[in-house]
Parts: sequence; structure tokens; C-alpha cells
Amino acid sequence: MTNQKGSISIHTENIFPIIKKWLYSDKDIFIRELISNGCDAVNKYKKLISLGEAKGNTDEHYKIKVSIDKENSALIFEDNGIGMTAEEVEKYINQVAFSGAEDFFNTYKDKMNEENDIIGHFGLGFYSSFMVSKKVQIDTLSYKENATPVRWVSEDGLEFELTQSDNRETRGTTITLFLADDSKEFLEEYTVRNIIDKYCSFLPVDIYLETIKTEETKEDEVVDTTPINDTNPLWLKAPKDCTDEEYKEFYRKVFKTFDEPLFWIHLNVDYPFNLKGILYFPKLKNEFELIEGKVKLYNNQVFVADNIKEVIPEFLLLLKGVIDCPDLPLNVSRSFLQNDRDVSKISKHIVKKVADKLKSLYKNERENYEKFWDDIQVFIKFGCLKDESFYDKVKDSILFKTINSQYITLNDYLENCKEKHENKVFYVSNEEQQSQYIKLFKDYGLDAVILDSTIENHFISMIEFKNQGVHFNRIDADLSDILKDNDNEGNKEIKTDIENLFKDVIGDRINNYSVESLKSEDTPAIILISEQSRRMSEMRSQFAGMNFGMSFEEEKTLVINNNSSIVKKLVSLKDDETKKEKVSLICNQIVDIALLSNKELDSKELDEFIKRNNQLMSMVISL
Ligand SMILES: Nc1ncnc2c1ncn2[C@@H]1O[C@H](COP(=O)(O)OP(=O)(O)OP(=O)(O)O)[C@@H](O)[C@H]1O
Repeated sequence: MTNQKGSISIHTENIFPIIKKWLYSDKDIFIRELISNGCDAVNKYKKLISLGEAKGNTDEHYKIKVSIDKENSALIFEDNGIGMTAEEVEKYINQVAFSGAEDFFNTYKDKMNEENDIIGHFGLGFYSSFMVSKKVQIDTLSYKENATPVRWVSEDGLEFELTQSDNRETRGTTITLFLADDSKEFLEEYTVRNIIDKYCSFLPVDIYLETIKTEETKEDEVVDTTPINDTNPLWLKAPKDCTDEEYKEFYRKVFKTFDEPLFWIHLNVDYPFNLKGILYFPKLKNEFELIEGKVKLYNNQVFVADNIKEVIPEFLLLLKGVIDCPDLPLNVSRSFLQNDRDVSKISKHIVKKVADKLKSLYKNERENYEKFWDDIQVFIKFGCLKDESFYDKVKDSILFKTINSQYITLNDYLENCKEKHENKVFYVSNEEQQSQYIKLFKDYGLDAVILDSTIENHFISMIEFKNQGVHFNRIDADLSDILKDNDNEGNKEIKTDIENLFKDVIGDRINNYSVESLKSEDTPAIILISEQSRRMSEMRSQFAGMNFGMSFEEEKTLVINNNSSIVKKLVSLKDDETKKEKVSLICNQIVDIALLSNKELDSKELDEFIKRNNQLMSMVISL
């Protein structure tokens, strides 16, 4: 056999359906492709003028007009850009995947010191028009002197006819799509406007949309009203030139909201990749709103997609914002993005910028930062759980809100409480439910932090892991050491009597009993729940249905206060047979009230509690 070298041939009729399916899963995007081609055509022409390669005026009103021609079931895209000669049509249109945009950039790249703002890359976009058309016609006149207008017509994208055009007297290109029967929805102005609005809101050339009504008006020069798009989106401006009001207005416009963002980060990178954008921290009305975050990705001002998590880390998708990254290919598939090293660099850079902003707010605008904290904390905690490098960057800027409505760091808390409970952080997971304990804490001059969102269990475990030796305990966990009145320990014998009295009456409804001299005489008893067992039991309910082969009941300790006058009275009556029933009634009632502070009574217990309560009332009334 002889050795051979050669090029592999591609049959367009085979590859075409694949291109259509693979690249363009969304039919709407032909509008994006044709408008961005028009935009490229204008930009190329302007560039040639600025390079002295073309005669013309950069101040001319450059525009793209999209017209809906219901009479002929056609959608027309018209621009006054560079146009094409017959040779260029043959080269760029007839050769699929040969991009005039790349060709242009390569020809002039040495002369262009600014960044490349040409959108096209692949030489495929134009062919997306065949997804919706039974016939496509190009009428084009090149900017070149003495150029003649050219018409290219094709019914299927495989065979074409190239003739002289009678429809283009001025420089530029008109692309007419004769819509296929299953694509007539693109004759509705509302539909087309929405698509342009979605993809082309920020393109750098004015875009107009009109519906041609009749044969007569079709001939008329269309009066331009206001363009659909904003050719100068805020993210392109230098951050120092943007006012707060501009940022807020841009937010309201892009995200169609009346709300104000809390603060924002203006991303502006030139090296080693190009990236511009604005990320906003939204104000949250409730935790569930978080799922509504939206980060819009643009490529040279053309919208690509919302929430692409390959580029923007998942936790940042809780924010709202726009990111324009011209270095990303527009038509890429996601698997391509996942493997792109630039993409991961971009993603890391965004994380760093967000962390820097948070750190600077913490350092320089502490008062504002504290005000924002309730709104941003879930985002930050989620970020810390998802991305270790983010945690490392922001760990010293994490705040904890205390039961006294102060915002402090973990180190502040540990330092403040060192004397009373070293390395132990007490927290409240539900202010209402644990209000009794909060009151108790305040009475004792103790502090606790509020950790009440659904993410906290994981967050606490992470903080404990990162800060070995530090333990988080819910406010109703083991407090006995702290609540003990060391100056008034009480008589040991009496303590044993109290414990035995309650044990006899209550039995194994409670796991552990302890008698302490609490400072407050008003509280006969409180319930403490072991932190460990509570976490296990919560974990079990999270993984409902999974049996780990063990049961994780919450371990409850009844702390009986031997300083309470009721308890003192009860123990003095313990040997009085005539009072036995009453003593048992009151012991049970004390336990239920303690449990109630934890919202712990089940329906049977509640029935009993009410019954006993009624008994007590009858007893009091008959005294
Ligand atoms: N309106 C237009 N005016 C001038 N030239 C155009 C116009 N539309 C298309 N072309 C030429 O045809 C080429 C092919 O267009 P096509 O949309 O298929 O690919 P592209 O824009 O280069 O890349 P992409 O696939 O990323 O869109 C363009 O690069 C350009 O040279």
C-alpha cells in the first residue's frame, strides 16, 4: 500500500442536519446570529474607515433594521455595514465554516491595537437561518469602489444561485428569510421584539424593528423611532465614571424590578483575559427568593445564556448580574466550556473579586456591611460550603448576629465569652421557639448567636471542622455548668431527694435528671437537649426513610432548680401520703411546662397536660 496524505471531504447534506441540531437547539437564535452579523458588518466598516482603508464617515447613522413582511411571509434583516462582493459571498457564504469575521481579524490584527469586537468566530451563524426558512436571499453591495450589488438565493442551504441584485443601491446587506410554514410565529412583532430584546439588548449598533403593513408603505422610507437596544451598556463604562443611580437604574432595567440592589461589584479585567460585568447583591425578602438569582452571560454584548455554571460558580448564581466575556465562543456546547482552561480562570477570578468586595466592605464600611448582613449571609455561607478558596478569603469577614442584635465575628464572640464558656458558641435556631432560653441567657448575662437559616447545620459543622476545638451548642443544649449558682450549691441530700422524687413520678419519659441551683427562683425546671443527639436526629429527618441501624432519639435532660420555691415545697411533701397525688400532678406539670418551652409535647402529652391543668384549677378554686 502507498502512503497517502489528503483532506477529508465533508458532504454538506450530511453535516447540515447535525450542525443545526447540535449548535442550535434553540430556534430563536437565528435572529441573534443575523443581527450580530449585521453588527459585525458595521464594525468592520467603521474599522476600515478608522484605518484609512475605506472612505466614509464614522458619524454616519449605522443601524440594523429588522422588518416583518406579513404579505410575503418574510423577515428582513438590513444593515449599512461593509457589504460583500460576489467573491466574498462565494468565499464566506458558500463555504460553510469559513468565517469572514476570523479572516477580517487576521488580515487587520497587526493594525488594530484595540480589542477585537467582532462577534463571529465559526462561519456557521448565517446557516441557522435555514432552520426557519424555505428560501433565503442575500442582497448585498460592498463598500468597495465600483462594486456591483449581488444577489445570492438558496432554498435549502445546499444549492445556490448568484446573480446581480436589483435591490441594493446603497452599501450594506439585506437578508430576506422566506419563512417556512412551521415558523410563521416569527411574523409576530411581539415575538420578534422579545427575542431581540433577549439577545441583542446591548449590541453596539442601533437596532430597529418594524412591521411592513401594505405594499405602498413598503416603498416608504421608514421613520426611525427609538432603537430597541442600549448600545452603551453600563458595564462597558469605567467604574469610576458610573454613579450609584446609574447602577441602580441598570439593575432595575435589566432585571425588570422596582427593587434596589444592596451593593454591586463592577468587574473590569483586560488581562490575562477580557471580562467586564456587574454583579449585584439583591435584597432578599425571604430565603426562598435565592433561587431566583440570575447572571446573564454576554459575548461582545450579545446575550449567550443565563446562569452558565461552568463560567460562574454555582453559588454566585444566587446573585444577579451581567458578565460580558468576549473570549468565550458564542455557540459553544457546555462540555466544551467545562474543559476550557480559560473558563476556569475566569470563574476563579470572579470568585476572587466577590471575596475582595466583601472583605473591603467589612473593613471599610462595617456599618453598612452589618446592615446588609442578614441579606447576604446565606449567600456567603453557601459560598463557603461550596468553595473552600472562597471560605479562606472571606472567613474573617463572616459575622454572627447575637441575641442582643450585635454583629460580631467568631473570634470576637469566643474572646468575649472566654471566661464563662471557653470555645463554646451558643446559638439560637428559632428565636420564637427558644425564647424562654433566650430570656434565661439574658438574665444570666450570657450571649448567643442567631443561626436560623436552613443552611446553618452544614455551616456549623464546617466552622467546627475548620476551627478545631470550637463547639457550637444550641441554646437549649448542655448549659448546666453555666447556669449553676456556684455560690449557693445547696444541700447534697436534698438534691438527691428532689432527683428521686421526679424520677419516680416521670420515669423514662426523660433520659437524664439533674438538680442544680439556678439563679432564678421563678423557673422550677428546664429541659436541655444534647447537641449531639439533636444533630443526629435532625440529620435522620433530613434523610427521611434512611435507617442507619440505630435510633437517634434526642437525649433530654431535666434540670430541676432546687432554688425554686415550688420545688422546695414539693420535696418537703414527698413523704406525706395524703399529698402524694397532688405532688405527682405538679411534678408532671413542671416537666410539661419545661418541655413546652421547647415545643415538645405530642398530642397525647398535650391532652394529659390540659387535663391536669383543669384539675389544678379546680383544686385552686376549691381552696
Ligand atoms: N450582514 C453581513 N454583512 C457582511 N458580511 C456578512 C454578513 N453576514 C455574513 N457575512 C459574512 O459571512 C461570513 C459567515 O457568516 P456566519 O454568520 O456564517 O459566520 P461568522 O459570523 O463568521 O461566525 P459565527 O458562526 O460565529 O456567527 C461572515 O464572517 C461575514 O464575512
